[in-house]
Amino acid sequence: MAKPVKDKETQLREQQEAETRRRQYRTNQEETRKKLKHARFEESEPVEDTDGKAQVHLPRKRFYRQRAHSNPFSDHRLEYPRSPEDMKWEKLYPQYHDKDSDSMLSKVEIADIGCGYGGLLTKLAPEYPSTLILGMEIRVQVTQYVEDRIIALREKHKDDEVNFQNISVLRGNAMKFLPNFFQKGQLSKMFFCFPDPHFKQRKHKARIITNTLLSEYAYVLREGGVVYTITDVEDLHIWMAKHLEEHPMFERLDKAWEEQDKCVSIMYNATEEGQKVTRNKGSKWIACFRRLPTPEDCD
Ligand SMILES: C[S@@+](CC[C@H](N)C(=O)[O-])C[C@H]1O[C@@H](n2cnc3c(N)ncnc32)[C@H](O)[C@@H]1O
Repeated sequence: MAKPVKDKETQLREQQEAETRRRQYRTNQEETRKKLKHARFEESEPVEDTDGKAQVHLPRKRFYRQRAHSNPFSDHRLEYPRSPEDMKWEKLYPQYHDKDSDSMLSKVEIADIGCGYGGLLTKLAPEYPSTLILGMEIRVQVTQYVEDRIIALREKHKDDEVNFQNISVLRGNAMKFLPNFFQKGQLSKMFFCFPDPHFKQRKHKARIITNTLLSEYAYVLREGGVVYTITDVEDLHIWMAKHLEEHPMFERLDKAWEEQDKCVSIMYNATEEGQKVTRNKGSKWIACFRRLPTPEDCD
């Protein structure tokens, strides 16, 4: 039977109701986030329901809708530290903070640039249980979704061996402030999974792999560190591989290396964008590059 056609007024009312529900959901989540953030520092009891049961739900993606693209050249009023030493990492990884010495027990070593909804972070967490892993994401609501997802996972698995304390996310523009967050040679792996393709020629400068940015990535990566790239857009794959191949600080890793590396298979399957490509039976192109030693006269 054909669906009855809704008049404009009904459509408008339904849209407004949906928006009100989304806003209400986000307000509730914001409240929970505030309480749980506090709980993380105090290590106190989880937020409780009226019946006394812990109330931690995995967030629902449909309530965090945002435009697909964000202009990396806009002023997003982002907060960023003056230098990596000024960064309050204990807020992101409270369990890795030593209160007596007021210092972090570990530093971030793996970065997922443009982490989207955080699928890769959650899959890397158990594979590298004692390594700090950070997702950087430019879109506000997407970052909040990942934050809520991690808070919920930490609560849910707080007594488990894998407790998700080693993953976190921050809102940031990786094209602008990376050296404010990471020291020289701090990272061992950087992931660029399904980055925005910026198809038009005049938009290519907004791509996350450019010659200038690669020099910054080489700065924060240690010698022997790896840049992982994956995309479903062949033209972007060719662009990324070409720029990395032409850069003096990177050398391409061959297919045999890709086949034995566990992160390659994780990134192939774990990210939300990658899963969408699989569902649509699309192709995925991978290119991985090792960070070469810095020539002595450049040190
Ligand atoms: C197509 S999505 C892929 C997300 C995720 N990596 C995945 O595979 O599911 C690209 C993501 O990169 C983010 N992004 C784009 N430019 C960025 C930048 N300069 N800094 C941080 N994140 C950025 C976008 O907001 C978006 O969430």
